[in-house]
Amino acid sequence: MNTEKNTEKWLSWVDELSCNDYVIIDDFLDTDTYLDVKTFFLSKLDYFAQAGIGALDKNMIQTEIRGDHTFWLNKERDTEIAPFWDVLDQAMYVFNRYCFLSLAGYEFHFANYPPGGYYKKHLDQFKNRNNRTISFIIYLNDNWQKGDGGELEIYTPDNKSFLVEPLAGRCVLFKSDVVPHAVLKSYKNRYSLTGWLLQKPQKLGQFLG
Ligand SMILES: O=C(O)CCC(=O)C(=O)O
Ligand SMILES: [Fe+2]
Repeated sequence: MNTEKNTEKWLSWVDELSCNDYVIIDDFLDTDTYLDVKTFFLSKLDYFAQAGIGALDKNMIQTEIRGDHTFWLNKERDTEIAPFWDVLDQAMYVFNRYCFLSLAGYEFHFANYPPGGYYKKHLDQFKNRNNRTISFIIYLNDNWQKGDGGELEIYTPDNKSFLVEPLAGRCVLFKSDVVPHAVLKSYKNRYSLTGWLLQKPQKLGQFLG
């Protein structure tokens, strides 16, 4: 990995994220890393579980709010996607070094929205648990086409919104506390790798939803 070149790229993405509260990056992963992630995703599809909402005791399954199935990842266990964890470690380094954030870790899951699945407008920070700082999504839909649905709708501060197509290799980063967003109804299986860069305390996500 050419670290210096990657740091430069990260700095420009971070710049855009600070100005707009979000940044969209196409072809975020190199081809080999994307394939590792996608292959691992497909190998785990049988183990996905219905996702919940909220934190701690409020972690209830409410399919009228979100209809995705998730599989929580673990850096130590899931070495099949080691190059992806390396990318994340570099992101953490840049955020902490240049943005004066004190990120302590991250939590990631695979998600599948089956046909009919969606996620209503929400913020990623929970009321009683506010350590999610940067939301981080990578889409894994190799043949996504208009009409397949499942676009990410991002709301701007003036309460307008725009749609982001969940195209393979596209990455979306946004500030977890200020960017309301929704997933429109998907008409096909919609695959993603979704996570959050965290301030302390970390690694509670798999218990919390
Ligand atoms: O997959 C997406 O585009 C967004 C998912 C999301 O909002 C979430 O999991 O909190
Ligand atoms: Fe979200």
